[in-house]
Amino acid sequence: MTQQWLLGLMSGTSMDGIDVALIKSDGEEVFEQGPTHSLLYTTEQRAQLESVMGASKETTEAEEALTYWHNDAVHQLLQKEALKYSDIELVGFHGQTTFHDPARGITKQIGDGALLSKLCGIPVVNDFRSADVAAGGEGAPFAPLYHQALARDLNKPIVVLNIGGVSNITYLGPNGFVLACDTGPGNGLLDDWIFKHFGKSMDEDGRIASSGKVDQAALTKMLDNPFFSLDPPKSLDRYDFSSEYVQGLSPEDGAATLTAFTAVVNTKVLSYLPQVPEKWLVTGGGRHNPVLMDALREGLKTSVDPVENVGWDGDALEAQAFAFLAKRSQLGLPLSLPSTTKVPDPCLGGVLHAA
Ligand SMILES: Nc1ncnc2c1ncn2[C@@H]1O[C@H](COP(=O)(O)OP(=O)(O)OP(=O)(O)O)[C@@H](O)[C@H]1O
Ligand SMILES: CC(=O)N[C@H]1[C@@H]2OC[C@@H](O2)[C@@H](O)[C@@H]1O[C@H](C)C(=O)O
Repeated sequence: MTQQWLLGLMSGTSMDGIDVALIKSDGEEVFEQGPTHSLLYTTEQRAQLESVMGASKETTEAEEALTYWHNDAVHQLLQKEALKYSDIELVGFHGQTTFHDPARGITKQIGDGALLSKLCGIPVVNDFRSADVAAGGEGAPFAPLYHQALARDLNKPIVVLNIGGVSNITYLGPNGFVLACDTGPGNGLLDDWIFKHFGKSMDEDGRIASSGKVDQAALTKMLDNPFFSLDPPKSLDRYDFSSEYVQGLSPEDGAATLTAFTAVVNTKVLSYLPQVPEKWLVTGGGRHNPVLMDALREGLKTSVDPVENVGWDGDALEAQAFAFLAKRSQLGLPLSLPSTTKVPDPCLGGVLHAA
């Protein structure tokens, strides 16, 4: 029998929708990257998620709804690809992060693994980050071991930069060395600014930012934040930064300045890396923004390309990562390392819900 697929589900901090991806892997090597699908949230769905962000919100209703949306997303992918539930071996269900403060020992991803496994009739792994935080880790980022597996045959050192709601990097050095951290805001602040001023979900293709001017004074104030002086690994909540310093700017200048902020936080991280990377590979929605990509190229003065440049799919990579991590969880392999989350020892994680 041909090997079954592992299915990964990601509802990221941008809250734009659910990414679904199929891979074949033994939890160490990636044999195949398969079909993908995205279910985009409606305004109402996104508003329901936004209403449960924070430390102490009642999330039961949103969690159940989110789980049904994930089941819909799985169903849509299977229909589109003429696959059956029995073609899937295991599901990695990240859920939606509603609060993340590892210093207080809290990381919260909503998503009912038992319900999803019942709905799909497939074993589901969820709750990937809690064990790491309980052991003293940052609980994020978690995609680095997947980036490492994918990049096995690429020349090193390189960086994989994910620009989602928050930005995070995986530095891959020679001899299997991996170092990771969140770096600062991704698209989250900009998306919120664009929604507030233009009623749109994003600055599509960076058009609004390109008609504005970067306000250097506001940018300097935003960069004056102790997070940027911390050594990696380190992590962030989507709401750890605010756009208070761009409040007085025109909508266009605010967009230009927030876009520049995301670019600069990622160039600043260079000083924490053991060697200057040969190449930056960018994944996540931010790679679709040409103003951001140009600012990264200018700041990093090296090759900065979308991950498609090496044959990966930047809209599906983080969903694929949680399929890979589900397999590792099932096999009892670590999901995080001292150099990726600051956890004291390599850490197992995830909770398996049998079908
Ligand atoms: N054409 C585009 N132009 C500009 N920005 C874009 C474009 N397409 C996507 N984006 C940005 O990418 C975001 C979505 O990114 P992505 O799907 O990687 O987020 P995510 O899954 O929530 O990520 P994470 O969990 O890593 O934070 C959108 O909210 C938008 O800001
Ligand atoms: C707590 C949490 O959900 N963190 C996300 C978020 O979005 C990007 C960045 O912050 C990263 O740390 C992480 O997601 C990616 C997929 C990760 O764990 O690698």
